[in-house]
Amino acid sequence: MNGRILKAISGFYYVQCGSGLIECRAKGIFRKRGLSPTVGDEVTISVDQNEKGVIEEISPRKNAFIRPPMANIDQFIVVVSAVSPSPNLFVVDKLLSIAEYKDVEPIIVLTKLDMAQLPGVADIYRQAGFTVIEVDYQQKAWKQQVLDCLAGKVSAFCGNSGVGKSTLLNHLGLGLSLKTGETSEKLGRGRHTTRHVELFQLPFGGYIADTPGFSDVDLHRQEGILKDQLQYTFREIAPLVGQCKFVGCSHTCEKGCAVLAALEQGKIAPSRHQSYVALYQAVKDIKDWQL
Ligand SMILES: Nc1nc2c(ncn2[C@@H]2O[C@H](COP(=O)(O)OP(=O)(O)OP(=O)(O)O)[C@@H](O)[C@H]2O)c(=O)[nH]1
Ligand SMILES: [Zn+2]
Repeated sequence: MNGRILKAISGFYYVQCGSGLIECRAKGIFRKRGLSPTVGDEVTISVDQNEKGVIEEISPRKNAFIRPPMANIDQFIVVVSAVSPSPNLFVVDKLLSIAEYKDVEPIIVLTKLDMAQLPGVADIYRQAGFTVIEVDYQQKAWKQQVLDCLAGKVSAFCGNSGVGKSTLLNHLGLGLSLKTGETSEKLGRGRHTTRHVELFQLPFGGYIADTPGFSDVDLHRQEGILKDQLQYTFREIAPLVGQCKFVGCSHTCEKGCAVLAALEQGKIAPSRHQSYVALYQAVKDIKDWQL
């Protein structure tokens, strides 16, 4: 039988097959290969007469993350609030860069627009080629847009504590709730301790990951993105690669740089380029052998 792992707890994997959830162990061979089943994995299982399931095979993954441990994520719902906390576009751009690298489609959702304006932010990201949804809880239009994005996909919510992730999910009326990011902070364990991730199936197809993760971890280091790869993880920079005067142009200060020219012409937003430069400085000293 084939199914998807929805949660993993102390060596047991809960695999959804059709409408049933089957408790499974993993075959020993996975450990030998250094591969462990992860929430989000599509797996083949066998079930014995005592209804005990065994994971026999893990299908090739589209992507995988270590913290939080998850595989096959289709989308990040990147929630950005107008105030409290005020938006940090560098954090957003880091998430978008990782998303691009891992073949995850980011959807940007702007919240708390009733409390303050976010001038220009929606335009910055639409111009760069992203879907931006502006939430207004007094109106209805946003809701169908979000539901359409979620349908049939595996989505994970991202964004710092307090941006409004739980509120957004509550307003969707799906009967789902997110774990909050505050608990571990209150306990003083830091926000990035390993925690248990769970996928919830949506009534119209697709899944939502219940994880407060994917916020502000140093994912570039974790994922080992190198300086030459970084340019491809910025959607509006990638098509210009190869058009600069010098081979190996870093797009930070060189003469004849096609990216800097696009920046000057207003085709690339200054904040996006600043994020690229800051990330470039952060990853430029990482070498293959350090990973
Ligand atoms: N006025 C207004 N308040 C909002 C909006 N969205 C969220 N809030 C409020 O902002 C606060 C934080 O929202 P949450 O939904 O708990 O934020 P969260 O991102 O889930 O936070 P963590 O669980 O800590 O990760 C709550 O008091 C919400 O009522 C909005 O669009 N407008
Ligand atoms: Zn360049």
